Order: sequence, then structure tokens, then C-alpha cells
Amino acid sequence: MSGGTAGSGLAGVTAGKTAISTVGKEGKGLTYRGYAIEMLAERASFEEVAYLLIYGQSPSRAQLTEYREQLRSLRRLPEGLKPVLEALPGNSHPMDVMRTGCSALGCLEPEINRDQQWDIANRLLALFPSLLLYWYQFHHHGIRIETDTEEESLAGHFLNLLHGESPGAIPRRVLDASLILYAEHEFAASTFAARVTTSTLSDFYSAVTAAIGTLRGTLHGGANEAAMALIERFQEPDEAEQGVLAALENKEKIMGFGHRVYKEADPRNAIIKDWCRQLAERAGDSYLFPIAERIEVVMKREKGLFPNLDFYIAPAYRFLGIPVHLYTPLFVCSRVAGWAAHIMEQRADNRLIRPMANYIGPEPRDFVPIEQRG
Ligand SMILES: CC(=O)SCCNC(=O)CCNC(=O)[C@H](O)C(C)(C)COP(=O)(O)OP(=O)(O)OC[C@H]1O[C@@H](n2cnc3c(N)ncnc32)[C@H](O)[C@@H]1OP(=O)(O)O
Ligand SMILES: O=C([O-])CC(=O)C(=O)O
Repeated sequence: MSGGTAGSGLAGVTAGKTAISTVGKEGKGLTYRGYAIEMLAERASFEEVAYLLIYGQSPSRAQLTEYREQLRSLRRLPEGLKPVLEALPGNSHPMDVMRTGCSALGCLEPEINRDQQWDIANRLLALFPSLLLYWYQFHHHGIRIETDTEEESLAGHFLNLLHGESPGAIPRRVLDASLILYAEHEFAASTFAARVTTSTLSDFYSAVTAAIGTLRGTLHGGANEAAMALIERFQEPDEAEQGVLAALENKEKIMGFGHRVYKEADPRNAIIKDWCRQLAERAGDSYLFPIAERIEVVMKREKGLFPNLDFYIAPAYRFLGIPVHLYTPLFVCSRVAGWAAHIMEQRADNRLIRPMANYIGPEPRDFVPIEQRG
């Protein structure tokens, strides 16, 4: 883009190279390190995918066993973090808790040299569910939980800390699949924020903290909570249809629909929708899933728009008994794997990311000192 102005919001601009994933490339859909998302979501585990993203190759069986063990050993909160989490208000948005918790960890366990980057990535991956649920249980139920469980997977660990018991196979599997779907997405806004921060030679925690703050907004990761808020407004599909038509008439955005890169469909949607349908059947649900499906039909008919990953993940998480304000933090718990891979990739071939702006302000003019102004 030399000379001209990039499209608004950098739409359509290629801003760098990556070997981590492809998004919306013709014939390639969504791949992590060359593997199709459909195969990963069906056949792999989240830990396997995190390893693939962070280390650049699939683990052997022995490596995966060792990696799971390593992550399990990193779940305990540092003592210094507990008072910080306890001091935060109970009515904070949990994304603010994630952002502050990550930043505080950067003070408690700072990155002194680059060789630590793999350890820090794994520590964040292992610790984020503990951090979030320690704060949540302390403020919402008045208890100080132990954050190391015997659960093998992050999904099982999260549900165990949330519900206080080991989850069943289906909830564990669905949450695991959703984490695989959330793990990585090329130069999404939060990842780009992490790369910009990294490009100044800043530390790992600063890059992840910037990414968390960027994910929080409803045009990005915050859309999953906003989608649930929309779906919950309605009691049945006809009401949802009328409500969505009225919102569109008002030029409101329907969260969980559309995408900057995908033009016809988000390949992750079919996978999460299928899991959501299964959970609805298990729960004997007769309204959440039909309402969501009606909204999908209306959005296709009225706007030609399709659901992105954030839409059906919302009712799926509801069926898993996850409070709505923990949806975007769960996105963090997974995406930190992708962010970590991008931070490392940026560091390996770094140049300061610093574009230019087209100036549209006033022409040069004389400055009038304050005492001479009216
Ligand atoms: C995991 C993720 O982060 S996926 C993204 C999650 N975010 C959301 O679901 C938020 C809702 N979706 C959106 O706001 C957008 O589709 C985005 C932000 C994802 C992509 O945005 P952009 O590529 O900038 O598209 P933009 O916002 O310009 O939309 C293009 C047109 O489609 C419309 N449109 C796009 N998405 C929506 C939507 N969800 N609801 C209603 N209209 C929409 C816009 O109003 C605009 O219409 P216009 O040309 O008549 O003004
Ligand atoms: O790629 C994007 O812009 C947003 C997205 O779907 C993701 O981060 O998963």
C-alpha cells in the first residue's frame, strides 16, 4: 500500500506474513498449520491444538502426555495474585479481570529474557481458567477455591472449577471442541494488537494484555455475550423474528452475524451449531435453539448474512451452565494459544509495525496564547 490510503478499517489489506493459519483462502477455508479445522475439531484435543500452534508441529503421543502433565502442573495461582483478584470488585466485567490478572502476573512472574516465552505461553494457558474462576467463586459464592484439579483437560478443569464437580463426557467434549474452534484466527483484531505490541520489543504479558482488551469489544470476541443477550430477549421464534426485524429497521447490528474475511459462511459455525443442536436435544430444549435458528433464517433472508462462531457458541455455553459473562473470557482461555504463536512469530522476524495516516485536520495556523483568547 505505498502512497494510497488503505480501505477503512484496513479491510482487504494484507498486513504481513504468517505460517500459523489460513482464514477464508479459496479452497483452504480455516486451517491451523495446514490442518483443516473440521478434522481438528473432530479428532484432536484442545491441548494437542495448543501444542501445534505454539510449537509449530503436532505432538507425538508421548509429547502430548508430557504436555498435558506440564499444563496441569502450572494451574496453581501464585500467592501474590490472590489478593489482587480479591481486591477487584465483584461486579467487574470478567474480561477486565482477565486483563488485570494477566497484567498483574507480568509483575509477579516477569519476562526477563526471550527464552522464557514458551514457559510463559504455557503458564498463561494453564492459569487463565484458574485466575478467572478464583475471582468468580470468591466474589459470587464467597469461597476461596483450590485451583489445581486432577482434570486432564483444560475444558474439564474449567467446568470442574465452575461447577465444583468433575463434568460428564459430553459437556467436556463440547467445551473442548469450542476451545479448538476459538484457538486461532490469523490477523484478527486482538492478534494484530498483540503483534503491534510485540513489534515494539515489549514483553509477552503486555502483548497478551493488549490482545485481551481488544477481544473484549462486541465487534470481536464480546459478540458471544451480546448474542446471548439478544437470544434471551425472546420467548419463542415468532417473537424473535419480529424483534430482529425491528432491530434491523433501526439499523442495529445483530451480534454474532457477519465477518470481515468470510463472505459466505464461517466454517466453524456448522461445527458448533451441530454441537449446540445435540445439547439442546439432551436438555429437552424447546425454545433457545429454535429461536437461534429463526434468527439465522431472518438474517439470511433480510441481509444475506450468516452466523459466525460467536452466535451458536452462546446457546451452547448456556446448555453447559456457563454464566454469560464468562463467555468472552473463555475465548481468551483458548485464543491465548494463537496469540502466543503470533507473538513468537513476530519476534522471529520483527520490524516495528507503524503505518501512516492521511491527515485530514486543519491547515497550519497561528497559535494564539490563552491570555489573548476570548
Ligand atoms: C469471533 C469473532 O470475533 S467473529 C466477529 C464477531 N462480531 C460480531 O458478530 C459483530 C457483528 N458483526 C459485525 O459488526 C460485522 O459483520 C463485523 C465487525 C464482524 C465485520 O465488519 P465489516 O467487515 O467492517 O463490515 P461492516 O460492519 O462494514 O458491514 C457491512 C454491511 O453489512 C452490515 N452488517 C454487517 N454485519 C452486520 C450485522 N451483524 N448485523 C446487521 N448488519 C450487519 C453493515 O451494517 C453494513 O451494511 P451497509 O453496507 O448497509 O452499511
Ligand atoms: O477473524 C476475525 O476478524 C474475527 C474472528 O473470527 C476470530 O478472531 O475468531
